[in-house]
Amino acid sequence: MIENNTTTINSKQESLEYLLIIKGISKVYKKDNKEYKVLEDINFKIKKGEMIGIVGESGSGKSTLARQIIRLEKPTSGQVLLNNKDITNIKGKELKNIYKDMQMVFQDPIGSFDPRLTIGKSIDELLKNNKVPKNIRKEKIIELLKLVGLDKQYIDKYPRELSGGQCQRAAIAKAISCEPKILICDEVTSALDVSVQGQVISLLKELKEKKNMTYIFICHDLALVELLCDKVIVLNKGNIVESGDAKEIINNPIHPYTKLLVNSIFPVKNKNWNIPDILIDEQKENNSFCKFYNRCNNKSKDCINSDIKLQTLNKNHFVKCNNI
Ligand SMILES: Nc1ncnc2c1ncn2[C@@H]1O[C@H](COP(=O)(O)OP(=O)(O)OP(=O)(O)O)[C@@H](O)[C@H]1O
Repeated sequence: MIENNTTTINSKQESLEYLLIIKGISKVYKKDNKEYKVLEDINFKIKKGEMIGIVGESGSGKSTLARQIIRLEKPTSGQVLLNNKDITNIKGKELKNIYKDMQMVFQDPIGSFDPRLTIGKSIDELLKNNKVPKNIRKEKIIELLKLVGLDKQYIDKYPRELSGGQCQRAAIAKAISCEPKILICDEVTSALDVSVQGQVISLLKELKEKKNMTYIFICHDLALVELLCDKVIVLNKGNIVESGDAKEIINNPIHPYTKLLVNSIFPVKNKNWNIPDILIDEQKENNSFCKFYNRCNNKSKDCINSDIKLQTLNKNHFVKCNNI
């Protein structure tokens, strides 16, 4: 569930309902004595079995957010709660343990594998680390490969011997081998050709249905997000500008930035498509509270001078804009 700008938990029962709670996450990178604020006060919660899409143009902070959630990096401020446990500052063995519950699949599937190991050996290592007994590991690897549509002969192949689509399937098999509760997919289909994209998407859908898997699905393709996701978060310059029910937001975007993203969906059949403004990540100075101010067609003085709160349109739709 995504809700208004807070992640207030009203009772113990309510906190147990959520698998993942992201509370006020911010991330600042420092370089050459300069600070780059990449994420600002990100809040959302996910229930078991939900699929949440994170959309936004290139550079909006999607992958950075994923890295904070899975603790590849430590947020500058805020908290990540997994199964009601604060994992923001954990280290070592305790951190390693969270990867039983949470795994990530990256855009470049080859990067998920050690090039010196076969696909089977790579998955075997992960199973071994997670204390799966030796006598059942091979059988489990065959079963996993079958689940992602790969024959058992792929056990002995090296990542470089696989096509992009086959390698992405193998990466998914590896990520789900220890039956994580949450799978973070970062642009998992963007490097694949359209027909293979379809196969990977069907696989993710099937896993959701069969295993009630919970997903964070980072994607540029809003049509795909509408098809797959229950909820969506729209990120602009590290800020959530709109969030809620995926179908409602994609069919009825309210924030000018979400409108721009939705209007950029290329229609295969509609020949009268108007080419939208180019989605450049403009570097102009922006002193207003709204990070979209420089590009907005609907701005007012308020956008510069007053803080902008996420407003509730209904229980499934939130927008951070003063002029709606
Ligand atoms: N380690 C880092 N140090 C400094 N800046 C970084 C670092 N990692 C990311 N950034 C900056 O953070 C911003 C967000 O990057 P991020 O990769 O999260 O965007 P994204 O929305 O995932 O983009 P894309 O869709 O192109 O993958 C970018 O401006 C990027 O240059």
